[in-house]
Amino acid sequence: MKTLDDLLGEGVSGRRVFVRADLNVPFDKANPGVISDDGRARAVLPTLIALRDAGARVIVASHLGRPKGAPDPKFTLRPVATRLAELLGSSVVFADDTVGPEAKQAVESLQDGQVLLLENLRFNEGETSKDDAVRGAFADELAAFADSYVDDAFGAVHRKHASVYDVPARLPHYAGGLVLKEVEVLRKVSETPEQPYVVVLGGSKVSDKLAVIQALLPKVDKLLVGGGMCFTFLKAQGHEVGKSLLEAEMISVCADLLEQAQGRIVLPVDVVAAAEFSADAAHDVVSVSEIPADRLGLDIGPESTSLFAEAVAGAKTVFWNGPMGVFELAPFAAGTRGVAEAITKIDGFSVVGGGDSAAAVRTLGLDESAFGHISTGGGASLEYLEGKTLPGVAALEK
Ligand SMILES: Nc1ncnc2c1ncn2[C@@H]1O[C@H](COP(=O)(O)OP(=O)(O)O)[C@@H](O)[C@H]1O
Ligand SMILES: O=C(OP(=O)(O)O)[C@H](O)COP(=O)(O)O
Repeated sequence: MKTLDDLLGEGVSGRRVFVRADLNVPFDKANPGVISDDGRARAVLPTLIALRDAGARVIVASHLGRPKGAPDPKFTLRPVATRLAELLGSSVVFADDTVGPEAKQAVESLQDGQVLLLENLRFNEGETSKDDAVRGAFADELAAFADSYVDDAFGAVHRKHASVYDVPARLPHYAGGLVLKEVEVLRKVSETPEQPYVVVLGGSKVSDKLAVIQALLPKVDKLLVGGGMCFTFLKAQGHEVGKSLLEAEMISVCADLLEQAQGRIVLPVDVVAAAEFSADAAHDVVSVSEIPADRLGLDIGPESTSLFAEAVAGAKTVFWNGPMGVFELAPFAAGTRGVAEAITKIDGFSVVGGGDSAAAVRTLGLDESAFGHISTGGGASLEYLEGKTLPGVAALEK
């Protein structure tokens, strides 16, 4: 696999370099447009700075959230361009479209050592399409912008998307430093995880992660499930979950997984049940067998937090992805804080993965250095640990 250093060695002054970054940063739930954690933007800075300082014309592209293949102002990358400029200490040109006239004009006008950020890749249906031809046509347009391609979007390497999989097939391609570092750490963890090996899962991307559980189960001693993930499992156990996050079509999959796991999947025994998704909502701790029909579970409860903390205490390897609750709202942050603190205390190696999980570590004021590795990718690192070939990595290896 060729790397950014190889590209820099070849000389990039005056050359147009397309950098796929993962700038899918979290925004403040109470203040739209305000970035709550810029960790992912910081993580790609070394690559952008190296290219800028070597005189490249740097074209940065990313997705943000999950818009539906058409422009949606809720998911514009414009605030990220502003933040990126502050972090770089130099201007960032922002194009209001991705491959349209604005972007073309901006690429044309780009000067040596200048950085351009394109609008959200997912405003185009070609980015995420399952149809190779549709993705390919979009990739042709993106590839036409540049002479070479650098992937430093570790958080998206598990996506077979145009900018991750198809553009590198059309241009000389190189792995950025972030991708290299992440893959190196995860390779060690996946090849020789010291036992006991405990995986903690939460967050809201339920169906993505149910598939991963199946693959990880044979490799782990315990799999703790909290966050929005847990309610489909609780329902499969026969509990009513009120208005909590639920993937009804996955209930039977969860029932099968619980049976296969033979006690190795650990679920919450209590949750914080709220009247609505809001920091001011009435909320109580209830047993999982007593979740009221008009409430939704927004955090694991204190008994579950102790149970999870005990389960990680003896582990030699812990991988954690997905907050235990809606940590962004103060009344629902205790479960995430408690479990995260327990992970920092293990006598072993811990990895935290995921945009929101890494953000939780920082926004809850936890000691980042107490974790073995904080990964910018949740789904990406889970799929790597599962042993899957990641499309973005495969594309770089070709
Ligand atoms: N019980 C819950 N109900 C709804 N959303 C939840 C719940 N628990 C956690 N979340 C949300 O999950 C989001 C993170 O999910 P996810 O994207 O899967 O994690 P990561 O980005 O770390 O991979 C957070 O914004 C958090 O508020
Ligand atoms: O946030 C991300 O993944 P993560 O929540 O698993 O860390 C990446 O930016 C990928 O986003 P996606 O899961 O919408 O493809």
